[in-house]
Amino acid sequence: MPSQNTTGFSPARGSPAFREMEPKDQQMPANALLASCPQVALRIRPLSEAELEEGATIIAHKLGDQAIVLMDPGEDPEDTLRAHRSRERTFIFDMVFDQHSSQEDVYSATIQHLVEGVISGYNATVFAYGPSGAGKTHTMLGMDTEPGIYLRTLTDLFQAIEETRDNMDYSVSMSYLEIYNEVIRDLLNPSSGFLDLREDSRGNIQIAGITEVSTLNAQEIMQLLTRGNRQRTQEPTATNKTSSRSHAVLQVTVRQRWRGPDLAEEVHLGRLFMVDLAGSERASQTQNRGKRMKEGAHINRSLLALGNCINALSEKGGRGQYVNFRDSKLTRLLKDALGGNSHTVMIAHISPASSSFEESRTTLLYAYRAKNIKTRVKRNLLNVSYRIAQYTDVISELRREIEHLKSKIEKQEKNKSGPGIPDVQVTVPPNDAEDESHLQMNKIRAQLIRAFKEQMEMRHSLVELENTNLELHVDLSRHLLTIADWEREKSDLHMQREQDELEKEEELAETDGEDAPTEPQEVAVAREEVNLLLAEHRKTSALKAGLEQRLALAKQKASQMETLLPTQVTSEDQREVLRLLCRAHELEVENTELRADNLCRKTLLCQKDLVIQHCRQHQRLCEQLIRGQRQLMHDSGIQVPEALERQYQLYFRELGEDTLDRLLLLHSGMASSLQDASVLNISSLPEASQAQHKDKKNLPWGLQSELLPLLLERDSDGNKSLKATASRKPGRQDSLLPPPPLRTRLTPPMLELNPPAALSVQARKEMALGTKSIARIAASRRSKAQDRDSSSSRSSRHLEEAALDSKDQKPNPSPAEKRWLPASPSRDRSVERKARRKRSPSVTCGVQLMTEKPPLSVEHFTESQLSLGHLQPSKSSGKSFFPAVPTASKTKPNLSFHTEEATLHVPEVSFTFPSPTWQSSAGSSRAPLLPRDIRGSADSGGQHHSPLPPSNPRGRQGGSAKRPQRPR
Ligand SMILES: Nc1ncnc2c1ncn2[C@@H]1O[C@H](COP(=O)(O)OP(=O)(O)OP(=O)(O)O)[C@@H](O)[C@H]1O
Repeated sequence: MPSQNTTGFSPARGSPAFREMEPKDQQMPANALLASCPQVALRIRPLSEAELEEGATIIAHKLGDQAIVLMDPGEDPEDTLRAHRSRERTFIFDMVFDQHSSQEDVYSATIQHLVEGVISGYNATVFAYGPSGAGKTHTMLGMDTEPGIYLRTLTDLFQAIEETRDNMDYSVSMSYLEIYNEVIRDLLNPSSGFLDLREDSRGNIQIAGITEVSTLNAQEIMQLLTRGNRQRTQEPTATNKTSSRSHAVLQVTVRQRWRGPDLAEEVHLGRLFMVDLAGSERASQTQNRGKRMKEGAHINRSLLALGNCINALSEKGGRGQYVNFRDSKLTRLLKDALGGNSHTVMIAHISPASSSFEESRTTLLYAYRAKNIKTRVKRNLLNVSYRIAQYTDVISELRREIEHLKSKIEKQEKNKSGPGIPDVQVTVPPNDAEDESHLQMNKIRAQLIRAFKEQMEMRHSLVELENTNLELHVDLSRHLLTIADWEREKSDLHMQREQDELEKEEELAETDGEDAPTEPQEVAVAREEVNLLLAEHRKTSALKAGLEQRLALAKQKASQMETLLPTQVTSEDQREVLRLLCRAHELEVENTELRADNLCRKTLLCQKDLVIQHCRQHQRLCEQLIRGQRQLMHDSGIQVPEALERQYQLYFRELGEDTLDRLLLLHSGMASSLQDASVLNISSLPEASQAQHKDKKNLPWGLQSELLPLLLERDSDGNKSLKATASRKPGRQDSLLPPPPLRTRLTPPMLELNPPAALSVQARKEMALGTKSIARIAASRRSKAQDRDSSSSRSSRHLEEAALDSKDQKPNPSPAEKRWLPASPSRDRSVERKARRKRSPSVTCGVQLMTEKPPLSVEHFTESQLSLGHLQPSKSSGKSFFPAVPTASKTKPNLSFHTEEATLHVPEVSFTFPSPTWQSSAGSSRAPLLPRDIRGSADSGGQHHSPLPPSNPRGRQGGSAKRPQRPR
């Protein structure tokens, strides 16, 4: 045990002072990694007056220091039938506090021990979680008479600093912000507007432009906090008179500089996050409307994202599982606290009232889950023995110079003392000229270093801005997809109504007056966010343009210096030094480029999935249009030209053969393997991203930026609408009836297109069995052939196999997968649209293709109050649908970040997609054709596979059959 020092303060574990006292064999490396689990505490507040008035009883009881029993208020002890279905449950946490626990009890048991860690360079995070009105703000901020965790922590922090001041230099700064409706506001300087959250090239999250106050006085900080808290968005709701409608984050940064007796110096940077989360809420309980409801949706959405991260991280310790921190600002900000380098304490809060049973249960499950997270905590050591390192460099440089001079002198001596020539005393030339050149050299070197440093800073900032822009694009794409989805749904509804009118003409008057479908809340939110994101994008682009100009100037200056240098430097040694300096700079630039590439690749992969989704959306629209037009032609008795009919056949044959689906499957498989590859630093990037990035004016979803105003134009209902996707009001005949048999000049049976029938479960199973054995045979043949083939052709075949395997091994579509099949009915669309918003773009493909459960929506979350069962990701989600998709062989790694132009060039990649070798369609009476082998088994089931959408957009059973025949 370390002995107590004279100040009485036991130095923080791991601090230099502590290590000095520690026996040598027990000393830890300065920045050793420590595995850590978050501590999860639970606090039960007293019953409130309102709860007492409504006659609520206490159902949450503390058992000992760590257990809590939550009783089911709906349980009837005399109902023996329901006895085994009781929802009563006991939970164990690290600490449990009830109504008798004081603020001091909570603080000393949960946070106090973190203070010394923060001082010595560790990160720590405390967050208060729980439903609205459960007591989070009370715990964090407290009252004047009973201060909460904020003040207690800061007081202890400053006291500890005061006690070790003799050996250390400290600087403490703090910032206080809120995340309200997914925008960040500086609570210490609210007039600064919305702030940007950025990730620097080292992956650190930063908030651009946040006010950082430096102080060493807890009272001063408390005053600032109280002032900041007045700026925090608080509104009365049905559950809490002073409900916080935002997440508040107090960040305290402690920089500790340790001055040793020699020249050694260590700088530690500890960060403490204290987060008062907004309360989760059920829309039904809060009875919120309008603005409050929108706030609630935002709060729930970010808490859902937090819950998803907790789930992903707690699955097998988060190893190997993709954790999507990007779904909300809150999770991005807490990235380190949750899954990285931080000691974390979560204090869950519940009300003991019987009326809050559901909320309490969900909160307990949520908190319980968080216990499984594993973090790896590391001390942030900024600078170890910086001065010593500096001097060591100088000394070794001098040594080298001495050696060099010695050998020179020896050489000269040898030359001069040749045979027959008497020894000559070597005289050292006068030093004046050397000194002057040395001074000159130092000056040049300093100038060059300054210029390089300046350039590097600008390059780093450019990378950050570029990354921010890409992230904005991804967000924008997601919101635009949500809007486009809704527009499509709206257009389907219009179409459906018109059909209904046809069917029941006598009821026309009734349906005529029907209102336009009301726009869902998330679409309105998406529209708002699109505007915000566009404004942000403009700001960032302007900043970037300015920075690029400055970088160009700096480069110009540096190149002028480069031309001047050879004339000023005379000695070979000096040249060598300068050459090394330039080389070091080059390497640094390369390093930045690689980091930028990596960041860019990750973001583009996310974006690419959205582009694919957009393509799918557009494809469906095209299908609907083609069907409608064919119906119209048929109804009007228009003869279809042969060439057009052939094209039509080809179009549906391609759909039948799933060519597009297969490409998209392959594409998403490539994306996920690329994502893995990025960890291994394999250079490759799909071509879609290249296409997007080539033209910077292009919006990420593949539309020209000029289209945006069009997209957001207001329609006749006064709503902003996506004209590009669904502006055309469908005509009467432009319905989604099955394509009628057309009168053409070709033989009628060949062209008759029947409505596509869905495969039965049995047929799908048979297909899967059949294709599995085909896949096995093919696999054994392939492995033989691969042995013979050269390595290059081997890799190209792999790619084709991946596509075939993925197709062949495709199981019966799960509910999530079904949405990817072109036949997805429109009734699924709203769920799809909502779900997409909650998923990370990059996970979307994986989740949709690989999981069995459809993802959650905000509404779902609101209703079920974060029920654990819903939040838990499917076990299969981590498994790749493409077991062996090769990437490197077929891709042209051409990742280049041309810093000369200070622009990010997206890599060029070329894929060779496998050409499907299905049987020709000739002679078939069905439009969508199956592969020969598959067709056999499908036919045996009496069903026909078709990827075409069902004839009825609402997916009504037998809708098309019921429809009256139109006059022809
Ligand atoms: N442990 C406690 N002891 C006494 N009063 C408490 C306690 N916890 C909460 N309260 C009281 O309950 C009310 C609601 O608490 P608080 O505002 O802290 O809830 P919250 O979880 O922050 O709610 P929201 O998420 O809506 O902001 C307050 O009046 C607070 O003083």
